[in-house]
Order: sequence, then structure tokens, then C-alpha cells
Amino acid sequence: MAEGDTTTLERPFFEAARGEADHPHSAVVRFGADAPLPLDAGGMLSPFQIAYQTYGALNAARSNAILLCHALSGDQHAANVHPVTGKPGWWETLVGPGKPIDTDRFFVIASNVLGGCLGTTGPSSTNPATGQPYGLDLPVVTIRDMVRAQSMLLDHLGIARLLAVVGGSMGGMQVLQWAASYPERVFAAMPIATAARHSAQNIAFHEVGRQAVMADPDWRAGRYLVEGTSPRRGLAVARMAAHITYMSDGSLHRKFGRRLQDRDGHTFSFDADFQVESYLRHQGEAFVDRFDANSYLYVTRAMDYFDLAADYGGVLAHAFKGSRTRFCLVSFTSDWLFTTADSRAVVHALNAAGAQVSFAEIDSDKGHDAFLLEEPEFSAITRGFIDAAARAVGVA
Ligand SMILES: CC(=O)SCCNC(=O)CCNC(=O)[C@H](O)C(C)(C)COP(=O)(O)OP(=O)(O)OC[C@H]1O[C@@H](n2cnc3c(N)ncnc32)[C@H](O)[C@@H]1OP(=O)(O)O
Ligand SMILES: N[C@@H](CCO)C(=O)O
Repeated sequence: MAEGDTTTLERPFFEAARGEADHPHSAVVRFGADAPLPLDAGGMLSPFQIAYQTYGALNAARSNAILLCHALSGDQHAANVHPVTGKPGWWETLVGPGKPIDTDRFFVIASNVLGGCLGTTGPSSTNPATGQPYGLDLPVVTIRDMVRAQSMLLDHLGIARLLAVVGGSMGGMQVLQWAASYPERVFAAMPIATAARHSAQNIAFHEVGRQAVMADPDWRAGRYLVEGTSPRRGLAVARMAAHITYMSDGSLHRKFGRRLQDRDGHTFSFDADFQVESYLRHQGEAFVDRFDANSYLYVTRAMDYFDLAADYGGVLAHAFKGSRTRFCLVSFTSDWLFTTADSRAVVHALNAAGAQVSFAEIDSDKGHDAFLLEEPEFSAITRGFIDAAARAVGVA
């Protein structure tokens, strides 16, 4: 696909993407029976495929590759116009020619996660055993499974070591997992607005969202693609609730306060009187046009299961033992979902492991989603960290 191509999909995008060897909007690598993916849930996933985008060029030494890991509802369209929404890629604030992650200098890779719905195998993909969408027959996947699949993509691309792996939120979990699972493949790691384990509060929010999806009669026990329905209302409510957690009290107040939506007074009804209600309804409705409900269940579950220390005897530092990767962690002051304390816990573990680590807490009122928005200090830190890594490995 050419950058900027906004061809409209004729079918819902996740139906168009499911199980096909090719994806209309991204490069796809398909792993057959000779390359099964071992899953933490047990067993192997085979065949499976990964949809990805690349930006910039790989240098002759193959030393300038940067992997971007996306958050819960992101995808591979980090720095190109999104084929479904027609909006800019989710990280165009940071990624592009001359930007902090400079595609004139670096070969940037972004792939859709396992369990997702934009071309990588997920619950809307075709189950080869039945010829129908997997639905809930797809094994539950983990962050480690996602990263294992990404490592196979890198093998396919002929990249032995990444200059950097970078991501926020669930993307940051993948960054931490990369550093733990494949330390020799990661020169620099930037986990942003993330944590080494999902908190009880965050699992609780996810469970509310999943219950909203599953309570929608159109969910049909996960078989809605086969039955020709779509749990739009449930997924929209899930997104509305989640979206509140991505913002802060301050940013909601700054954007909307108690202002009314296109009216002079209360209607004494349950219409969206307040701007903030109208805004949330819009976020919910926009989401169902670009995301698959079952993928929402799988990807939130992967985050819930993430507890890196648990895989290393309960001691997070052991996950980074002997690591030569250099780390830069970033948190945002108003992020109450993945707090500064969560990042500090990782920094402490890295210090205990003797790893190279720097940490920045950015002052912002934008809440968790600050990492997706224009934040000059965040951009400057990213540029500095990536440039220093590039200098250290001799990337021009
Ligand atoms: C991280 C990844 O890997 S990818 C996933 C990232 N993308 C998302 O999460 C998408 C949904 N999230 C958002 O939109 C996030 O708030 C952000 C951070 C990405 C963008 O934030 P901002 O640029 O501040 O946008 P904001 O939150 O104000 O939302 C703007 C939208 O709300 C709409 N809106 C604003 N006020 C109102 C209102 N009173 N009533 C109805 N709609 C409203 C705007 O029209 C705009 O709609 P559009 O997106 O369809 O054009
Ligand atoms: N709002 C972003 C970040 C959530 O962690 C997303 O939907 O992916």
C-alpha cells in the first residue's frame, strides 16, 4: 500500500482482513505449518499471520531498525493515514521525516498485535479447522505471545538486533517483555506510560468493558460474525468507560467543564445534555467502526495477564538480570491508569539489576493518552534518547 492511500474497505475492516493471505492495506507475513507460534496458553497457533507497516529504509549494516509497539486499540498504521478512519497515524506526533523517531534515518516497523483486528491473526480471523471466524475458539493470547510473534516478524525481515523498541501503555508492556525475553536483540528500550504488571484497578476497568460487550445480545457468545450481528452497543459502552480512564479530571474539565451540548438548559431527559456526554458517545461510536469486539476481549485480557515479575520468581529485577539494554522510562503526572509509581517500580528493578536506566516524569494534564498527543518535553526526551542510541551504535 502506498503511504497516504485511503481506499475505503467494502466490508468491515476486520472482516476484510480475516484470514486472508494478503491484507489490502499493509504488508503481511504468513507463517505456515513449518513455523508455528507457541502460545503461553499451551499448544501452537498455526498458521498465523502478521500485518505490518514499515517507514524509512534499513541500512546496509541492518543496525537502524526501531520497532514501535502499539497500545490497546492501536495498529500498524503509526505514521500513515489510517485506511479505516482516514485520520493520521496514531504516532505522527513522534514518527516521520525529521521527527524524534526520524524515518529519514531509521527503519521503523509497526505491526498489528496478535489478537488484534487489522490483519494480524485474531478472533475475527478464519479458523482453519472450521473455515469460520475463530471467535472465542482462538486461545487467549498474552503479551509474551505478541512479542514472540513480533520476533518471528523480525527474523523474517532479517533484523537480528533492534536499535530500539518503543511503545506506550500496552505497547510499553511489550517493550518490557522484549527486554526480558530477547535482551540481546534490543539495544535501547523506551517503555512509556506503562507498568510491569496490570493493577487490580486496571483489571477491574477491563472487566467492566468486557462485561458490556458480552451483555450485548448481539455478541451471540462471540459468534456474531457467523450470525451476522454486531455487538456495537456493548463495545461502544466499553470504550466510553475506558476512554474516561485515558483522560484526567483536569483535561475533562479543561475541554468540557459542565458546558451543555447545543442547548441552553437541561432537557430533563437522558439525552446528552452535557458536552462531555456527547463527546463520550462520539468516542464510543467511532470506536466500533474501527475495532472488533472479540479483539477487545482478547487484547484487554492480554494486558490483565501481564505480570513480568511473576515469570521471574516474583522478583522484577530478575527479568533484567545481566541486561545490557539501555532504558528510558517516561510517565505523565496526570496519568492515573499507569502512574509514575508504576514506572518507578520498573526503574528500581532495573537499578537493582544494574541496568542502564533513565527516567522522566512529564508534567501534563492530559492523562494516560498524553503519550499520543503533542507534548514538547516528551518529544525532546524521545529525540535525545533515540539519537544517543543511534550515536552509540554508529547509525548516521
Ligand atoms: C495508542 C495506539 O497505539 S493507537 C490508539 C490511539 N487512538 C485512540 O485511542 C483513538 C481515540 N482516542 C482519542 O481520540 C484520544 O483522545 C487521542 C489522544 C488519540 C486524541 O486526543 P485529542 O486530539 O485531544 O482529541 P479529543 O479527545 O479531543 O477527541 C476529538 C474528537 O472528539 C470529538 N468531539 C469533541 N467534542 C465533542 C462533543 N462535545 N461532542 C461530540 N464529539 C466531540 C471531535 O469532533 C473529534 O472527533 P473525531 O476524532 O471523530 O474527529
Ligand atoms: N487510547 C489508547 C491507549 C490506551 O491505553 C488506545 O486506545 O490504545
